[in-house]
Amino acid sequence: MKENESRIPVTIVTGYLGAGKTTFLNHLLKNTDEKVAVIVNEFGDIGIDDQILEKTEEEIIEINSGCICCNVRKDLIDTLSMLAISRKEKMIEFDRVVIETTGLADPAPVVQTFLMDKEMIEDFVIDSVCALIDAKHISNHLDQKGEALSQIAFADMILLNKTDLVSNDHLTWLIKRLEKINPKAVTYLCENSQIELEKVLGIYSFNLQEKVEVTPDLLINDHHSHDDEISSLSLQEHRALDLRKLNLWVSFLVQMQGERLYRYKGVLNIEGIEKRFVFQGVHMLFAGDELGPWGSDPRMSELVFIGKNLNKQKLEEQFRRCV
Ligand SMILES: Nc1nc2c(ncn2[C@@H]2O[C@H](COP(=O)(O)OP(=O)(O)OP(=O)(O)O)[C@@H](O)[C@H]2O)c(=O)[nH]1
Repeated sequence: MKENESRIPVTIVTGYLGAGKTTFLNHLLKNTDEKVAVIVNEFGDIGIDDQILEKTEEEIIEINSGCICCNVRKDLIDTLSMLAISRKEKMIEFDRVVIETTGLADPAPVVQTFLMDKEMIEDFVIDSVCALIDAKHISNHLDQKGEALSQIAFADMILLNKTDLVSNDHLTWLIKRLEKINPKAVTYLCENSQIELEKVLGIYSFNLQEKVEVTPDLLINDHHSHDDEISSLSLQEHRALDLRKLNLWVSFLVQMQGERLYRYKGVLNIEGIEKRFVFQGVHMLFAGDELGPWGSDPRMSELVFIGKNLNKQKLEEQFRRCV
């Protein structure tokens, strides 16, 4: 913690869809001694990350149905105000706020939230903007320009993740490419988002001057828009799903559309499986695993797809056939 700093430190975790942000958050929550208030923002209408995050003592607040970098930014400010007031009133206790942005968020407007609003400036201080990067898929995402590029350009720390999925030569090439985009950021290599927390928390690497160099209108203009071709589809189903059919469907789907399926994830109610089943993928790589028991929650499948030019009607029809 910074000396003589009474404001609440904020860590902004950014990175493209599927890069490893939630995995990082789980690692952080499990290993830190600090009490953390977590704000998770998801692009789809249904929050899946909240279910995947291993529950600890922490406050976890979800902001869904849009990106905190644009249409739900007011929700972010309201949430932060509520946290600051509750802390002052000693209703909740926490040492830090960690914000996990959606994979489609431009971090600049999120950072702006802490620089433009008087209340936010008084109560919060940005510790760092940390970008998780998927070593396997980032080159494709960068070739398409857009948010993946801003996330790297705007980070003060890069966690180059999923190093297990690429060769050393590719890593060396990638590090050079990242350095060209953002020569000032510190880069750490990691697998499953595992990193010593002292490298990430309490380092106060956020430097406003550097960010203004990257985004000259940072303190003036708050307009931001997304690539309209990218959208999300959220599906819910109470009836149990057939795992064999589901596997066949998804295998077919990724073969045919993997390139434009940026992210799909869900918590599923599978016939014959007692526990909740987490299913998730990034482009053509997907996996499923059993999660904890349903407890008192109703057994229900919730699945979110995020991709380019999704044929939503067809996806929904195919999903229902897995019942
Ligand atoms: N092989 C491999 N898989 C990883 C690694 N890190 C994370 N994953 C997997 O990648 C998938 C996406 O990880 P998440 O942590 O959910 O990624 P995210 O950035 O939160 O994704 P969004 O919420 O869609 O933005 C999950 O299936 C993880 O288990 C890694 O280092 N290697």
